[in-house]
Amino acid sequence: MEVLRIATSGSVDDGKSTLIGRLLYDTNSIPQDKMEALHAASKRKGLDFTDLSLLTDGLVAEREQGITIDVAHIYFSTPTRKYIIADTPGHIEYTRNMVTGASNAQVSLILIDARKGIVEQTHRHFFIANLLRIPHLVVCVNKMDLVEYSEARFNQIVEDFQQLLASASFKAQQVKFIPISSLYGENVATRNGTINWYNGPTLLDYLEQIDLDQEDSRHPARFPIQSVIRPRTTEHHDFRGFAGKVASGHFNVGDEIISLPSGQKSRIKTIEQFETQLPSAHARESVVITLEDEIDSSRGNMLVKTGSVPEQRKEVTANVCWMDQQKLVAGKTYLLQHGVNRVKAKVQQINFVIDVTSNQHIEGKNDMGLNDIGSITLKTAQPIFADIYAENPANGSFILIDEFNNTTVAVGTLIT
Ligand SMILES: Nc1nc2c(ncn2[C@@H]2O[C@H](COP(=O)(O)OP(=O)(O)OP(=O)(O)O)[C@@H](O)[C@H]2O)c(=O)[nH]1
Repeated sequence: MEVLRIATSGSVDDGKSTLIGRLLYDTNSIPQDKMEALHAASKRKGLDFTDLSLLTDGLVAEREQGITIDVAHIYFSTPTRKYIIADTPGHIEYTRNMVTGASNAQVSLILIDARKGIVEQTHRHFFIANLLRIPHLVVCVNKMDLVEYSEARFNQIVEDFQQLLASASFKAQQVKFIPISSLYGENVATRNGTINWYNGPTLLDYLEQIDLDQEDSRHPARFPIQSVIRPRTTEHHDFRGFAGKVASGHFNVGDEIISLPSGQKSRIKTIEQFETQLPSAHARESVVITLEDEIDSSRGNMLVKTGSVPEQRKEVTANVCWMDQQKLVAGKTYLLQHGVNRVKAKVQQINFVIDVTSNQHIEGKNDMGLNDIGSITLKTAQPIFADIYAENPANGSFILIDEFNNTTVAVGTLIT
């Protein structure tokens, strides 16, 4: 079953936890024992209703103190698809968590309190969705019950948000605005008729119909080799397969491929998954590919289709989000991990740092601190087979690792 990844982040009290709790509740995703814990925790808080916001990070005790700290992943499913929600706090000091949570999301869910409208954290969340080019944006205007379900108020927020959209460098393929009340469950997974001027889908209906295949078909085919499977038994003595996960696009049996970096060509003979022969492999599927010719490929190499070969780059400009307490300093060398490949990379220069709330570029900086986002130029010791992030996010991102203590210090998206 296809998985839809959603990233959400919000301001304190805009109702994110209640919304997620509501989604889980209305899709019958809450086990009985959790439901009981929820009733009990709500009672302890002196509430006369079950507070669905207590559910989301599983650690009810932590929730009772009213804080959300890291990226919480919430899972639920419907008969149509599985969902993973990455939930992050929206404060500026959690920018790195927002970036991590949103890094592989297909949908960015932005929550706005109908009474407050667009606030600083809406800007920040939108900036990150835009930076990471998340293709689908869903803006939920929550707490509609507290503005008497006013259509005029909703329209005003939509208009304000359209201005933000107009200023953005990347145009999301789809932007949807939905008026909701998480507390009363209106337009989350069901509708109870209080917002009768809204004829669009509920949040869940909208998520259910997002077409993921359409996106994948736009991206070039990339298959990073994770391991080479050599014959283990005599009956499979001529079997030599390349195991990995399709990063983007799709491959068909019979496709002509090139192996990078060697440049050797061959054709796909078989595609297998759990000993089943498949006619094709699509993005995010883990498969074993065998080729018609014996070619010399190993872990870290990449199979691509002829006609859409990524450039081999040794100098890259990228946007990075700095995640370490120790500052990024120009001139320092890190390990750049792209897919399964690790190469040494030296920071040539910091081009500018971006103010994530106002979107202003600040030039002339010599270092970047924790949670800073900026543009840097790197030189790598060996070439990488990466795509420009805007053209192919799955093969256009990387992480930087401190080679001495092995911590991830940045995530990056390739610009040139
Ligand atoms: N009236 C009304 N209240 C809501 C609605 N959604 C959430 N609330 C209330 O708003 C308050 C904050 O909701 P939460 O879900 O905890 O907000 P949050 O954004 O997750 O906040 P953090 O947990 O601090 O991140 C709670 O008292 C909720 O009951 C809504 O649609 N209508």
